[in-house]
Formats: sequence, structure tokens, C-alpha cells
Amino acid sequence: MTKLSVNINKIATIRNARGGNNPDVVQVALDAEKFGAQGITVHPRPDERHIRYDDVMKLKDVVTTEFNIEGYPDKRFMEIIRLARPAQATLVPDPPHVLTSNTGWDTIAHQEELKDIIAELHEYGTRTSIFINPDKKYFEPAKLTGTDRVELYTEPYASNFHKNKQEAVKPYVEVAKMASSLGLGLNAGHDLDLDNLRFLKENIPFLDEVSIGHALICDALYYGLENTIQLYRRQLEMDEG
Ligand SMILES: CC(=O)[C@@H](O)[C@H](O)COP(=O)(O)O
Ligand SMILES: NCC(=O)COP(=O)(O)O
Repeated sequence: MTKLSVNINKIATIRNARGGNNPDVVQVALDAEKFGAQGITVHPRPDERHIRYDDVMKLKDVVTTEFNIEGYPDKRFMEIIRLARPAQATLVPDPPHVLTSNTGWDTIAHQEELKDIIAELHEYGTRTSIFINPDKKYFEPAKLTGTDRVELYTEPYASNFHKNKQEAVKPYVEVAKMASSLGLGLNAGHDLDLDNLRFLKENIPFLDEVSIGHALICDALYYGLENTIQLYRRQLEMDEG
């Protein structure tokens, strides 16, 4: 089964636009779970432009599905993981003011650093995943960091999907097989949507989890959050009857 983790960053973006608590990020997380989300993902950024660190502390007490916290592993991130003890921490190599995540780790250059960070996260009982480009050279070094999983950075897949979906998915299938043979769990995310998700799942049926935010929240404006979550779940459940 491929789990759907709903990224609620964009709910916090709307909330922050007016300085109050509408929409309520915690309530949306609870409702998303009720509507079928199998996990909740947040990506607190250093400028707290959407998810704030205190949102994470509130969410940790109420999320009953899989809580996944993404981010660059600076001191503050490590401290929030120590305090929140989420099911999963996804390490992303983002510089502080980047618009959105735009690449995976160079697991060759950062192998030793990642190894130490991952060892510390394991002490907190948190599963680790590292955000990674679909390039074979990064997978064996990723395994050597001790990470439990990798998350395939799917923006290039999404942006090439409408030009040539077979070509777009090809590098992902190759690295997914490699990850699997190395014993790495496999997540995927970034710019996945109702057009491209099913094809990714068809080609990599053994994906453990996808985390989806931007497109899913945009779709919810038209279809409602409950219907939207169910639509995304259906893209992933096609092989399960
Ligand atoms: C790690 C990743 O892929 C990102 O998609 C991220 O979680 C989204 O971040 P923003 O919502 O800040 O664009
Ligand atoms: N890890 C990817 C994620 O959480 C959501 O990315 P996006 O769907 O907002 O692009």
C-alpha cells in the first residue's frame, strides 16, 4: 500500500495572511485524517512563512496517523524533532529563503554529516527519509548514511509528464528499483497531482508513501477537502481492487 500523507503547509499560508487562526491548521489536520489522509506532513521553514514551530508542537499531540516533519536539519529543526518525536523526519537540503524545495541531497558530499544527523534522529525514535534526486549515483551513498527511506524529488517528473510521461518516469523507475534492492524504503513528493500520480504509482507500485500539498489544497478549493483526499487515495489504490 502507498500511503497518502497530506502536506498542510498551504493551510498555514492562508491562515498567516490575516494574522488570526482561520483556517485552523490543527483542525484541518484532524479533518484531513477523518477524510482519509494516512499521514500529515509539515515543512516548517526558518522564516515560519507557513507552518510555525508552535504549530508543530500542537500537531504532535493530536495527529494520530503518521506525522512527518520535513526540513533542513539545522539546530532548530533538530530540537523540534527532539521535542515532537514524529513518526518520520524528512531531511531536505534547502537554503533558508528558497521559494520551495528545489533539489535533493548530494549524498556523496554530505554523507558524513547526514550519518551523524540520522543517528541522532534515530535516538529520538524517529524514522528518517532523505530527499533525493533520481540519479543513481546518490543511492548507495544514501544507504551508507543509515537512513531508513529516501524521498524521490518528483518535480522533474511532474514538469516533464505532459511532454512525454514514459520518458519522465524512466529515471524514477530505475532509481526506485535500486533503492529497493538496497533495502531503502521509498517515498515520493513534490508537485504530484491528480494528473500525474496514478502513472507514477503504476510504474512504481512499491512506493511506501507520497506526500502531497500544493496541488491537493488547490484541488480542494473546487472539490472540497474530503472529496479531494478521496480522489487522491483512489489514484493510489488502483492495484488493491
Ligand atoms: C520537501 C518538499 O518537497 C516540499 O514540497 C515541501 O514540503 C513543500 O514546501 P513548500 O510548501 O514550502 O513549498
Ligand atoms: N514532500 C513533498 C510534499 O510534502 C509536498 O509537496 P507539494 O505537493 O506541495 O509540491
